[in-house]
Amino acid sequence: MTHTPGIAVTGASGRMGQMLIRSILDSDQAQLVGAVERKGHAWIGQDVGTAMGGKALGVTVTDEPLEAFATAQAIIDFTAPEATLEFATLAAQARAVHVIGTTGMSEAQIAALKPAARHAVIVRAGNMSLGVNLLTQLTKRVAAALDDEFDIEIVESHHRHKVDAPSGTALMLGEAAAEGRGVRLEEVADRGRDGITGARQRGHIGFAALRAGDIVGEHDVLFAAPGERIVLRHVATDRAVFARGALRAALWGQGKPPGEYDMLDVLGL
Ligand SMILES: NC(=O)c1ccc[n+]([C@@H]2O[C@H](COP(=O)([O-])OP(=O)(O)OC[C@H]3O[C@@H](n4cnc5c(N)ncnc54)[C@H](O)[C@@H]3O)[C@@H](O)[C@H]2O)c1
Ligand SMILES: O=C(O)C1=N[C@H](C(=O)O)CCC1
Repeated sequence: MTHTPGIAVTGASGRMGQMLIRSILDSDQAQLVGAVERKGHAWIGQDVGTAMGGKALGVTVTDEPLEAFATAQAIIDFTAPEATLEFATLAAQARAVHVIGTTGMSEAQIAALKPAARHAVIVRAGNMSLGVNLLTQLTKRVAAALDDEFDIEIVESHHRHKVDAPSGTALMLGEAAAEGRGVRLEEVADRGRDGITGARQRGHIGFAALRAGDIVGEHDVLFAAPGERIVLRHVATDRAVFARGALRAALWGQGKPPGEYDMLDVLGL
């Protein structure tokens, strides 16, 4: 008999939460066993399928994460940093794979995931799409091939509701560029220019963030020198690419040793 992993989705009513639920329902490799929302949310106590405007799925939205995690082999979590820290502890207690798509986590919050990763698999990435993860590898390679005569700038655009900047993806691309160049991102990052900033510093990696309308997610990595420019670009037009990646990570993590992983591990890049 084959066992289909049960998956609980946190932030079930969110843009990504609903996309993840649809991806799980479309898959024959996983089943939805839990749906979590924050306390006081209008969906608590409702069937998640009917709350989404479709047919009942037999899964009630709860604000008690441990209840939803109890029968799950994986938790897919695209919520907010504080919530994700709480879910990491509970997912580890349930020995479930915790797939974290939440962005905007501070260094201290990322470090606070370590105890949970001693007991369970955590897969975390600021972008779960195949295209962006491939782009990080290309960025690293181009940065390694060019010297600092080429200025590196990362420009990202997202919808008007996004609360963190630079995006998780922009930071992944910045890390990849810094790694290719053999420098530490925190020492060379320019994360916002305003006013009399002075001329650009050689070797720095700049970030610029646009927020407008319903843009799903667009990222340019610009390498610019006098006389020529290279632009590496990823454009997401459908959140399904993130959901597919997250589901793949949840399945990949089954039976892996506890620890912290990213999408490069999952995709074998
Ligand atoms: N890694 C990726 O590939 C990727 C892709 C898209 C979005 N994201 C990130 O995912 C996160 C969510 O994005 P979104 O557009 O779906 O946002 P959203 O605001 O639409 O959804 C977030 C959901 O989380 C819920 N939530 C917040 N705190 C909670 C708690 N304590 N318990 C349960 N639920 C809680 C909210 O009620 C909301 O429904 C953001 O950090 C975003 O940057 C990552
Ligand atoms: O919509 C969002 O929010 C997204 N967040 C991720 C990021 O911060 O890079 C991935 C793209 C969409």
